[in-house]
Amino acid sequence: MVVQAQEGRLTERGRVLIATAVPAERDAVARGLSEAGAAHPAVDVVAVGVGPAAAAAGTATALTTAALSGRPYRLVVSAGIGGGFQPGAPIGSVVVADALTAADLGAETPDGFLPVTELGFGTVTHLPPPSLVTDVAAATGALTGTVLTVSTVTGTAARAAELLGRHPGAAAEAMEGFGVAEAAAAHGVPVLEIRAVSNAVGPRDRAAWRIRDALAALTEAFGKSAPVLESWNRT
Ligand SMILES: O=C(O)c1cccc(C(=O)CC[C@H]2O[C@@H](n3cnc4c(=O)[nH]cnc43)[C@H](O)[C@@H]2O)c1
Repeated sequence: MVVQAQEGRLTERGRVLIATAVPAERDAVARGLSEAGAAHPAVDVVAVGVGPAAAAAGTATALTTAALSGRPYRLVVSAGIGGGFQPGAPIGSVVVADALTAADLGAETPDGFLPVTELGFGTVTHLPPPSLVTDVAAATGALTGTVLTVSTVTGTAARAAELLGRHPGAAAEAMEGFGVAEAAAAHGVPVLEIRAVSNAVGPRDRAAWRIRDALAALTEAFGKSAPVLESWNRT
């Protein structure tokens, strides 16, 4: 569901769509862009809901609406807080995805998990433009790595270890990136994912989530990313 859209100014380069899960994340991103002042790109920040299905539906709706109105987006960014794999991505750090991977899309077998690609279907990974990843990470001081999309938040050390075993390049997990990327891919638009780490991936301890710190880190990251998002163009 699109909760609210906040629209910035338009430029000749086209517009950027930023999809968060919840309004608090949307507002944190919008604050960062607004603090960047005139440097911020033509941007809509929308809260599309929690999980990959809501993210795909909300993002696809926004992309279709924009295309039909003759003002298409040139870039889609999945953004919000996320869990960080330790010790690489500590709480408060920011991760820019160099790959957006669906970690639980597939089949469980007695011999382990099989991704849908090994069943002969679809895709499990979308790759953002490498130059954009590099430039946003440099501007923000963020880490880069795979961001996993999960439908179930990891809650045990064993599950965290299993995910890292299957995805050694994983830096963070969240619940929307792959859904946003599927919608972007259907529209032929490049995708990026930026996550501020609110908690460690591992044994569930909701009281230890540092949501306020992560939202502040998200705001700062988008303030620093604004000029890059504005100037980056697909070559
Ligand atoms: O309660 C609040 O004030 C609040 C403010 C902002 C965001 C939230 C959320 O609960 C957002 C849920 C969102 O966070 C992502 N997330 C965060 N940590 C993890 C994780 O360890 N594993 C998977 N996802 C995580 C996820 O994308 C959710 O959509 C609350």
